Amino acid sequence: MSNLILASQSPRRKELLQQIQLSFSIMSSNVDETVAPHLKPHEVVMELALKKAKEISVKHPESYVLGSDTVVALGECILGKPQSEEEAREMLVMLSGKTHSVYTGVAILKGEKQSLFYEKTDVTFWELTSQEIDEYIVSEEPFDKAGAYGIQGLGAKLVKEVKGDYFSVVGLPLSRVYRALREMGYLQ
Ligand SMILES: Cc1cn([C@H]2C[C@H](O)[C@@H](COP(=O)(O)OP(=O)(O)OP(=O)(O)O)O2)c(=O)[nH]c1=O
Repeated sequence: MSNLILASQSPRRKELLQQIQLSFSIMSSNVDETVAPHLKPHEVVMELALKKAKEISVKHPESYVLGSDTVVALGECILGKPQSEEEAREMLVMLSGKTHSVYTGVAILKGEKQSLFYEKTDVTFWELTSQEIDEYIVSEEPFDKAGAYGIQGLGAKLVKEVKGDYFSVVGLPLSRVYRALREMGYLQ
């Protein structure tokens, strides 16, 4: 069987893929994550997922390579990872009391073969007090996460409702990944 490579440095993606008991290796891709400003969120996450997967796939065309990207979208605004405490606070204030969409793009490549898709999950936040936001920032959990929160951690306290795939919010739409790999001929 050909092997599977997760093109990611995210510890969450590693844990998620382990959850469905796939054996894989990890090679982190280091791509420039700037994209054209007019792109819609689903286009952004698919473009970046493809970029991450391609970087590894060109060196390992015999392997299945999985790249992924997650962003948070509120109206026209696309939120990536906050670069400072101020930015994290701004993001959390924006998300407070509202419903946003989390988009995760997935690209699976094997040589010339490709599967590219995205998943959208709607997440509603409770109204947050400024004390709640400050306490959350102090925990440092917001910093390596799109939209400045992690639903799988302390961030669970902020979330009122989730519509769609929870795992996609954490970083990988697991069941779709599994099915895509099967359709591509992996896991026969
Ligand atoms: C909204 C949300 C995001 N996230 C994470 C998932 C992603 O790891 C991160 C978004 O950044 P990404 O750029 O998608 O991923 P990454 O830089 O962590 O890893 P790599 O590019 O190497 O694959 O935010 C959570 O862990 N929980 C959440 O609730």
